[in-house]
Amino acid sequence: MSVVAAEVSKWAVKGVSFELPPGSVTALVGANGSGKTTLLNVLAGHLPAESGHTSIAGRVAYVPQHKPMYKGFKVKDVLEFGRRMNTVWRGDLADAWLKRYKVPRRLQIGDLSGGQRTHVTLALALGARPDVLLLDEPLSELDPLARRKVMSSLLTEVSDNGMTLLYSTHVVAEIGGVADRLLLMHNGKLLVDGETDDLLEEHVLYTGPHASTPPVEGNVVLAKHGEAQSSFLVRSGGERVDEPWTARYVTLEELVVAHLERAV
Ligand SMILES: Nc1ncnc2c1ncn2[C@@H]1O[C@H](COP(=O)(O)OP(=O)(O)OP(=O)(O)O)[C@@H](O)[C@H]1O
Repeated sequence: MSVVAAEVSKWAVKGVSFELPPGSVTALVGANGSGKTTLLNVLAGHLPAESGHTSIAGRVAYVPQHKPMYKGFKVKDVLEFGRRMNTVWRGDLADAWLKRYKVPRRLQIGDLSGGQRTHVTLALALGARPDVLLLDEPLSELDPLARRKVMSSLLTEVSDNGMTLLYSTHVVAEIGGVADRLLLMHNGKLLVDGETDDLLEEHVLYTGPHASTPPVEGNVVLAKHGEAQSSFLVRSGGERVDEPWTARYVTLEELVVAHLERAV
């Protein structure tokens, strides 16, 4: 069963097709210009697809990358706007989020820091009690420590309220322990779509003497050769290897970088 199903072609995005199960947390990753924002805009209904279809079960909230809000509005006006624009509105959830992050309700949006504006948009999105939450680089204006804390609070909200989360990010190192699914885009196409745990189990890095092929069967994601040594990142690997070959699992960051290196 899926809560989001999409097959999207729009501008640089060419036939990207995927499904998200309910309650999943998916990181959407890819280089600048790979099509993440376009895809999210189509899913959110902000852009019409050129071809394909999208289907989302339930209410959707979308926080775009540039967090558009009227600079002259006070924070409390934005919340009032949220109350009036949403048929389901949980002002208490929005208020609690702003209180937790000490965002003053009387200040105008134009007088807030980038991080505080992030919190206003997240409070607005959470107050709308969506079934599916789409976030485009939501934490890019927060410092690394704040990002960690905010992502942890977001995950609590998402799981407490049974939401499905799809968020784009450039910080691959911070996906581990957060996202249970990964969508990796390159040049408007999906390079990788899968559960992070499965992906981590399927990819094994073999290092050994200089060789033209790896010591195991499988799909070679990336091969690197030095003068005396070769290494192969193999998908569906995992078999034991004899010395002098060694095998190890890779991090999500290594996995993403390897797929991107192969694609360019
Ligand atoms: N109006 C448009 N018409 C045609 N192509 C467009 C239009 N707007 C954006 N694009 C192209 O779509 C491509 C994907 O851009 P998009 O913003 O979706 O990428 P992104 O992965 O979100 O990038 P970033 O990580 O930099 O935010 C880019 O090459 C961009 O030039």
